[in-house]
Amino acid sequence: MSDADVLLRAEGVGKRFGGFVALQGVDITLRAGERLGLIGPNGSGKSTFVNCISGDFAQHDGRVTLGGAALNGLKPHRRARLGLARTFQLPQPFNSLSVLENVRVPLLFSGQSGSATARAMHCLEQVELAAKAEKLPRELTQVEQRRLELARAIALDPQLLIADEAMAGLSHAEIDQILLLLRRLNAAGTAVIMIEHIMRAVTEFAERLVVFVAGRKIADGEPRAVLSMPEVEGAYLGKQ
Ligand SMILES: Nc1ncnc2c1ncn2[C@@H]1O[C@H](COP(=O)(O)OP(=O)(O)OP(=O)(O)O)[C@@H](O)[C@H]1O
Repeated sequence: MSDADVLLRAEGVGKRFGGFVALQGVDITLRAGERLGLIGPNGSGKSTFVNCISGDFAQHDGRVTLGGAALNGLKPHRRARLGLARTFQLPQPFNSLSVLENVRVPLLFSGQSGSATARAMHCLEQVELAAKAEKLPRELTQVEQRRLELARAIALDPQLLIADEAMAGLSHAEIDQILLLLRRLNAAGTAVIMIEHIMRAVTEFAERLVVFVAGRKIADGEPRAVLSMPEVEGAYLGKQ
């Protein structure tokens, strides 16, 4: 991959909690518009990696760039302005604000106050929540709350969206709704890293798979090839 095609470059990313090594020596390069699936057993370091990339963990080993700009040391909102967005495993809306206000907040913080309402409505339309704009988050169903989390993440029109278990706990049909939204975002040019335990969703969506086991990247490549690697079958799928 030439430098001009690279959107995200993570080199030697690692994180310790006290003496415990949660993540070590992870190199991942993503090109603009790519769809990457990140899988691995519980506790293998997927969310830790996301938190290092998003700036939610301020201190970590290694180097991260987005579109050539160094991210190390930048707070999450600065990374968001550079084009990086993430969703959380548990949606984190402002509970006392309406659905619309929830999407306006990131826009106001980024200085886009003039057009914030129109842009927020556009995001709600993208996730098919415009009709619920005046509701409170608690009045939404679980899948609608996931869609609101996505709308908040895409408010700043990111180049990269990291979706951390955006489909956990959803029904088959609801998973399809989220997959459709992610595909539409991707078709409009947003690269997506999907962290997911639901293998059907990952294999349908991702054009490339990365596998973490015990804080290390053990595979990176075309999904079918990766899933048939003995070390992936053994470590991740529990086959010996
Ligand atoms: N803030 C923290 N303090 C201490 N240990 C942590 C912290 N965050 C994560 N860990 C540990 O780091 C390891 C990796 O956790 P992480 O949440 O990144 O895994 P994961 O692959 O995202 O798991 P899951 O699929 O269950 O979400 C785990 O052993 C976890 O207990």
